[in-house]
Amino acid sequence: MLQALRANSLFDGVDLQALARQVDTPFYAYSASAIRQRIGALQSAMQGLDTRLCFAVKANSNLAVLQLMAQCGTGADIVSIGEFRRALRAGIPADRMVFSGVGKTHDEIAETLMAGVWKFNVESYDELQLLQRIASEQSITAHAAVRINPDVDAGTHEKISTGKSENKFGVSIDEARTWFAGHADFPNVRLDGLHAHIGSQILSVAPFRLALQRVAAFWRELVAAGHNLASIDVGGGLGVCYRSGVDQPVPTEDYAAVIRAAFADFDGVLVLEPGRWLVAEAGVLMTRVIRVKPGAGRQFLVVDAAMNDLQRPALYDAWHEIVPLHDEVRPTTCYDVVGPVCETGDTFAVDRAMPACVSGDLLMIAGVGAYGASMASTYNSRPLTAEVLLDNGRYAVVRRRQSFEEMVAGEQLPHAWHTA
Ligand SMILES: Cc1ncc(COP(=O)(O)O)c(C=O)c1O
Ligand SMILES: N[C@@H](CCCC[NH3+])C(=O)O
Repeated sequence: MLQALRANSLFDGVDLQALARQVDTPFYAYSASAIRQRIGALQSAMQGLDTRLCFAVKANSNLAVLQLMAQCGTGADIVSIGEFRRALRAGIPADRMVFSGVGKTHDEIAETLMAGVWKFNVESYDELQLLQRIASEQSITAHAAVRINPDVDAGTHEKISTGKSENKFGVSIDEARTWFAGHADFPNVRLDGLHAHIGSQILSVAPFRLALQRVAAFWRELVAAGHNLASIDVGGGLGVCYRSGVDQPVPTEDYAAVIRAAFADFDGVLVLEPGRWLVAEAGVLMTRVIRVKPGAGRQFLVVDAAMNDLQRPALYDAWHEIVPLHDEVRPTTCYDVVGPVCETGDTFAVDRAMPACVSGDLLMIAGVGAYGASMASTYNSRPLTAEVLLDNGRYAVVRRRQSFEEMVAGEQLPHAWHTA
């Protein structure tokens, strides 16, 4: 897709240069066709297995993207009441949602349980007890999967690794075993699933294999002990290619083969929670050069997007391709591409070779459909950016840029003082 973009600026049939004359930069643009294509590819890799895709809403929580997921029959993996309400509003039924996360609160569990969320991926004994109490108060049965921490190194950035024993996520197989043995203490919770998610942007099949082998061995042990599992959730984590020639994603067929090898004879539902893989490469961030600023032994390309719009480079030193969309040929120059935010970490790229740029030029930052807009903030009082959905030659603004009044809504001067 990047090749086509370089050649003619077309992304899902929409001319990005023309679009940037209609919509002020910075803005995100997502290709609906690319997202549909990814969903289809994953579904076909999993063919023959009873699979349910639950899109990890945290990757991209724009309502229009979630509606697209709903239209493609995808459920949702949620981690907060906000994500639950978004997914529901976008048309994803509660009974197609799994609720993960170590910090589910009483109110979050009560609302989602009442609404009929399909499965709670329970991450601690305290949470299991709370779920039992709330389900009993509501006189219903909650369905729960134990999130296993398989103690596997996913080989990814340490800040997005979740499956090592020292990480906060899930519980050990030893602890899970005691939960199943004591299931009678939880009459309102049907403990009928296992869940594991070992991290994100995983580029090798080996950690998936190891983690799923551990989960599968535990599942067989549970079956032998007389427990019946309705679902096994293998999490998300499939990595994507951010840097061509460097990142080599796991082919979906290889990923599916690992799942198949572990669970071919499982007679329940296999849940997948892909986030990044479905949307990352379907999104670009459009930004314009504000000015070129000479520095000590370097040239800064100051653009109108910043770390508040796209945090990944600042948080994880993430590499994103940056493509100037000029029509003419220009000499290659090296730039530090930076935003206007007052932090040195507000840097999208260091010493990056690209065609020479001048003020006003349009740049595209690629691979930002996942964990881009969903992680944005208003730091430096910069409004949340616009988001645009593209679909086969047409576009729709699916989030307008936040106005100043919207940014400060909710803040108030202290007209009345109270004592607590
Ligand atoms: C529980 C859970 N499921 C799924 C995902 C989605 O991960 P990814 O975007 O890497 O597919 C995450 C985020 O890492 C997660 O925490
Ligand atoms: N925010 C991370 C991914 C975190 C995954 C959530 N468990 C990223 O941008 O790569």
